Amino acid sequence: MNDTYDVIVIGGGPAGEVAAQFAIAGSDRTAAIVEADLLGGECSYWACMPSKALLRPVEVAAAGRHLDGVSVGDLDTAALLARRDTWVSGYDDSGQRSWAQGAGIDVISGRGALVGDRTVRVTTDDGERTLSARQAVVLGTGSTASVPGVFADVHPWTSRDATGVREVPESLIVIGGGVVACEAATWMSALGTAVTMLVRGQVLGALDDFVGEAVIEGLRAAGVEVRTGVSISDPRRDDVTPDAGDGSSVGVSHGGPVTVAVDGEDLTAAEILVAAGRTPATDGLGLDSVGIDDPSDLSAVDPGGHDWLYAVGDVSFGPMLTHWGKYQARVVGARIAARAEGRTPPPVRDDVPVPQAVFTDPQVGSTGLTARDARERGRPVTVVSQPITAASGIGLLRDDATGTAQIVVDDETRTLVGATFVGPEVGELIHAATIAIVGKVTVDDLWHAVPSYPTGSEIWLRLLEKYFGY
Ligand SMILES: Cc1cc2nc3c(=O)[nH]c(=O)nc-3n(C[C@H](O)[C@H](O)[C@H](O)COP(=O)(O)OP(=O)(O)OC[C@H]3O[C@@H](n4cnc5c(N)ncnc54)[C@H](O)[C@@H]3O)c2cc1C
Ligand SMILES: NC(=O)c1ccc[n+]([C@@H]2O[C@H](COP(=O)([O-])OP(=O)(O)OC[C@H]3O[C@@H](n4cnc5c(N)ncnc54)[C@H](O)[C@@H]3O)[C@@H](O)[C@H]2O)c1
Repeated sequence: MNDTYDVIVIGGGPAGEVAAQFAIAGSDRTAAIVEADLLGGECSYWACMPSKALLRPVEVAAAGRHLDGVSVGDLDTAALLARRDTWVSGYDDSGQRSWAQGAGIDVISGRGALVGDRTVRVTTDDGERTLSARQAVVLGTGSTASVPGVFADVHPWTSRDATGVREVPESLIVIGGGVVACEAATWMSALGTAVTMLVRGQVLGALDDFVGEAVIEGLRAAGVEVRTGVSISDPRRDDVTPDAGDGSSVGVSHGGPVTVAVDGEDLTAAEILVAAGRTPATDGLGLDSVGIDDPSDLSAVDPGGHDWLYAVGDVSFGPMLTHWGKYQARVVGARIAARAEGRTPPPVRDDVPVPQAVFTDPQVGSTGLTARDARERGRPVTVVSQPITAASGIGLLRDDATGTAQIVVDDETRTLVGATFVGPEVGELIHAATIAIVGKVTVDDLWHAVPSYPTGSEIWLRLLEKYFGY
């Protein structure tokens, strides 16, 4: 059994997998991924894949219900859950393990922890192994759902239960107004659950202000009760089913009805989902063994000043998005390869915009700075908005299409620094903005990027016309 590798990755989610792949690609270097659960991580089995597999039919049915000439029947719950099961490969990671084998990466099942410089201890069902890394150790352990202490005793659903739903509750209280809360409310409501969202602040408050309002309107139109700015306290549940610890309680009822006090008045539902953010998974990682006392140091390019240690994905205290973790992993892979080959590592860019698509109805796409962020940074900017249906291609997508498109243009450089779109299928539109930001394309040049008629991309023309005062 091999105990020395060039590169050892702890955590085989999307970020860890890509880091291993890019660190050894085209070389004779060796790599191992240490994975405690399923190779492919949260994203493949309990987050992105199952949620989007559930949301797409919901979105298509909603569009169909709002297109004259189409008649859409009820959603088939069993078929929808079966589609989800297909997209998570029946919670079987053999496909991912074959991919790793094909890429020349060993997968070691077990829990990994640093025990010293370039040294990883793996706890497996058969005991412990100690591995040594010649070049690098990459941490890619992801994150876990944060359950504020006040909710712990009611054994609430977390995102794993919502994406892995097997018993559809009659009613559901959702705590939180972030992306998980909004997306889960969308599919649970479509499955027939009476959903009440309890949001202590704003819905999707990290995005531009008009986003939350539009998403609330869409959720309410779908039958979700959304209550913002509420105070939530005193969660109670008489009959709590303890977690079996073997995954069998995922997506099924966690006990009897749950009651919470909302602004002092009791609200009861069959189940409660806590979607209150996520915490980087640093517990038990042995960071202290390499002199890192503060886990948030994992956000550094060389954590703890070590030129052999890297962190990618959710554990690196940055944006918790799969595509961002995979981007970090490509950057880290290139640094490891350069150092291993005696080359100067390529510089790490700190001006790369973070895009995000939220798969609610309406969808949200955002990239770069919000208008608020830009102003808070003291950037002189011009903010231009248009109704999303100003592009006839978007109006054609469904009869009830609504939404807003907004760009943020830096007045000094005349380049785009941010864009936010709300409306049907806008998730596909946002990459054009990301390209313009990364390429530092001026609005004067963008004017010559002619969008096809009648596509949603014409929204760019409408925004630029307004910017130039036509
Ligand atoms: C419901 C939901 C929906 C989401 N939808 C989207 C989306 O549509 N698009 C998007 O971009 N992002 C989405 N996200 C965010 C996305 O899931 C995460 O950003 C992504 O999974 C992070 O990837 P990662 O590789 O860093 O970690 P993870 O995917 O969390 O994988 C980490 C892996 O490390 C393993 N591990 C942990 N500790 C150890 C250890 N000590 N030893 C060995 N193995 C260990 C875990 O078992 C896991 O397999 C969603 C999140 C949620 C909760
Ligand atoms: N489509 C996507 O890209 C997608 C989908 C799902 C999740 N994600 C990512 O997963 C991560 C986690 O999502 P999330 O929605 O859990 O987190 P979030 O940080 O986006 O939202 C957390 C919400 O919980 C609320 N909250 C926090 N503590 C609370 C408390 N004690 N009581 C009541 N409310 C509380 C916050 O006010 C906020 O509304 C995010 O980074 C998100 O980007 C992405």
